Amino acid sequence: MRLHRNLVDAVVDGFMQINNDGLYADKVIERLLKRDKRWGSKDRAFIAETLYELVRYKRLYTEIAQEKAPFTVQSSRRVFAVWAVLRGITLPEWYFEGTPERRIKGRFDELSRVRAFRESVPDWLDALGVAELGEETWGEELHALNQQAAVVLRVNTLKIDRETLRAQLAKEGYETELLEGYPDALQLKKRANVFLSEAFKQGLFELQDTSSQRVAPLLLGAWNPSQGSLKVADCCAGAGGKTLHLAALMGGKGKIVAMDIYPQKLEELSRRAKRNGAYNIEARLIEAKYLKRQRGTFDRVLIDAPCSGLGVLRRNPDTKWKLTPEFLQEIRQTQAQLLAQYSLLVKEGGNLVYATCSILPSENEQQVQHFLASEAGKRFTLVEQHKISATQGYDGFYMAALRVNSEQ
Ligand SMILES: C[S@@+](CC[C@H](N)C(=O)[O-])C[C@H]1O[C@@H](n2cnc3c(N)ncnc32)[C@H](O)[C@@H]1O
Repeated sequence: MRLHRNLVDAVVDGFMQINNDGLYADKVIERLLKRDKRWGSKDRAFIAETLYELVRYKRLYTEIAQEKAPFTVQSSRRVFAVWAVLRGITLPEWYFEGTPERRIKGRFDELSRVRAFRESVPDWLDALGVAELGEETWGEELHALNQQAAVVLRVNTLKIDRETLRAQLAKEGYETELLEGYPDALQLKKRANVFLSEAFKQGLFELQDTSSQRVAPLLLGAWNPSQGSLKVADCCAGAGGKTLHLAALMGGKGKIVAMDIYPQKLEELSRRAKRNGAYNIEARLIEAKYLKRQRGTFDRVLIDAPCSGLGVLRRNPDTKWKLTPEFLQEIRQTQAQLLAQYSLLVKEGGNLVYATCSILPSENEQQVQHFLASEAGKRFTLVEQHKISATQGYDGFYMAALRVNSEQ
């Protein structure tokens, strides 16, 4: 592979923005890719993938390079040089002066014996992972979470069926494959920016990982349209990934109240709903008065809770460096509060799903156990729960379905 100076400059620049200014990698990359219109898809892929690798393995690479934040152009180049040497890429002398290749490889062999360096995580997080999951599982999960994520689409069945979409995407140059057990999913055979496709602009699909695609079917359970329409609350709807899936599975019928505490997210949700042709969604900011009025009136309630995001490190590797023990503690408290508060919305005979994109038992099954033992949880029974490990190839996820006991 030959390195092009303007591409390496973009990576170095992005590395400094992410690490010195605390910006999110995806946002930095999105902006960087707009810098030069002449860049083709390979150039863009080089910038994006290299930057993600540098974020994923930040601890390992910076330790080998013996560099620390705040990074200068020179020190960022030295970190980049570590990445390149470990990939066997020849570095041009005029740009990287005197890179110590042998020392880099030697340090890599040494540091790779220690998991926190090899998989690049802060010590506190490594210790927490071991305490929660055990040495072996934590090591395997971390390794899996450092791989590149697959690009999975969810067919918007309100507008098109999977085979027709597959054919349309193929015509546009995007080859996809089916995934067993996921009736609405298509996986790209080769990474590509599918947001540029006509099919996306027409609202024929959304990007949604397979693990996340399991949540809406779990919430709807055995329900089918002949049983009448449903009233559903999506309490942590965000920009609506799961709301849109619910709308499609409900055939655009019934009603979904999509709530969040951030108006910007709900605005994005409404834009996406329009593109998807999903007209049974009411987006509303969380409001105590509304929650009180609607107590016990929903057939289904989804709590897709805010969490550590440790299950989606493939997509957001920055999380490793932004997460703190204090934030984790706070988010666990929030999760418990949301369960206590939003579970009140479920009516007699109704169902609740609690989900997170975390792999930590303290955010998942322990929260559910704690809830079931609480006053608000007394009327519920656990129906089923799924702990999806990242070693299965997709996002690490947790979801539990609870039902209101009918005898009460
Ligand atoms: C995991 S994300 C939701 C992702 C979304 N359901 C999807 O599928 O795209 C969690 C959401 O919870 C929201 N949130 C945080 N605190 C909340 C609260 N107290 N009540 C409701 N939503 C909250 C966040 O703004 C965030 O959008």
